[in-house]
Amino acid sequence: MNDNPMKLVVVGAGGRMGQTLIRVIQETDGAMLHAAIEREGSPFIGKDAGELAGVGTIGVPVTADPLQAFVDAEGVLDFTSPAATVEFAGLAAQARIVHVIGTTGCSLSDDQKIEAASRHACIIKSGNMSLGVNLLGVLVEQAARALPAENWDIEVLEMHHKHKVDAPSGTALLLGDAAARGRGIELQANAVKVRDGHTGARPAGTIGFATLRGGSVVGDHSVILAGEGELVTLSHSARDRSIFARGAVAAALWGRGQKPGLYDMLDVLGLSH
Ligand SMILES: NC(=O)C1=CN([C@@H]2O[C@H](COP(=O)(O)OP(=O)(O)OC[C@H]3O[C@@H](n4cnc5c(N)ncnc54)[C@H](OP(=O)(O)O)[C@@H]3O)[C@@H](O)[C@H]2O)C=CC1
Ligand SMILES: O=C(O)C1=N[C@H](C(=O)O)C[C@H](O)C1
Repeated sequence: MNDNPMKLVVVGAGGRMGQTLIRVIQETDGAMLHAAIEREGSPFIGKDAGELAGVGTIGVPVTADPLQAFVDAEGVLDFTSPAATVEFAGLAAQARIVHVIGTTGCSLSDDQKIEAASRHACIIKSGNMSLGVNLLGVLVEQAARALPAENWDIEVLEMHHKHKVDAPSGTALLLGDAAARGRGIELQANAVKVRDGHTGARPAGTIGFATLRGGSVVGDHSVILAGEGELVTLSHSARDRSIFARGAVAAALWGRGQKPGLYDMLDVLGLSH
């Protein structure tokens, strides 16, 4: 048991989630901001991380040197891009520190590299770090198990702000995966992510995805189970990015005592399947 506050590095410190993470770390007993990282050439380099996040001066300047930052740190919170996350996974593994990954849109090859890094350090990766969405995933799995695939079609609908660059969202895929698990099938082989033109009738047993983008929506997700003459809809609406940041900080604190390996938020929250 370590009573000292956990020393955390925020990478992508100037981003929407980076700034939220800095604010949440400042509010969390048992966690402290050790370093804040942005890419080389970023206009945020040299700025105080607290000022950047709107919580006043905290004496931690933003730098572009993750290697140096990781040396004395205990964990890294990473909501950046797939390429950056793969690089940070290698560095965090070398430093043997906890790596919390919220980045979405990773390819199969990115995920294989992240899994390789998890042989040396504890990695917690999830398409959504909030308690509400992870509970929703458990409910979706139960509903998909209970409702027969011959008569019940599953569609995952999501909406996010206009700046989001990946689709379907990491959360939509997490929920699709939960539905597939409930049905005892592989999501990859049964997902329909695009429909356009004369598509033909809906193949039974598939899991469909629909993506909306616009405005400043933080993240809305619905899983619709459509039967003959009735619909069951399970939904989550994120109103504030701090729900993801609080989950990420909780994951880092949980990871402090764990063996190397690849974990998700269900492990952190004790909702594991
Ligand atoms: N799992 C979850 O619960 C959640 C996941 N996300 C995911 O987190 C990711 C980030 O989202 P968001 O904060 O909205 O995006 P932003 O674009 O606002 O932030 C990303 C930040 O990372 C920086 N960055 C990119 N590459 C590097 C690098 N090599 N070194 C240092 N910094 C880097 C970017 O800098 P620059 O602008 O210069 O490229 C930017 O400041 C997305 O994948 C999103 O889907 C978001 C919310 C919740
Ligand atoms: O990019 C975002 O903003 C979000 N990304 C995550 C996702 O892809 O699901 C989580 C959240 O919905 C916000």
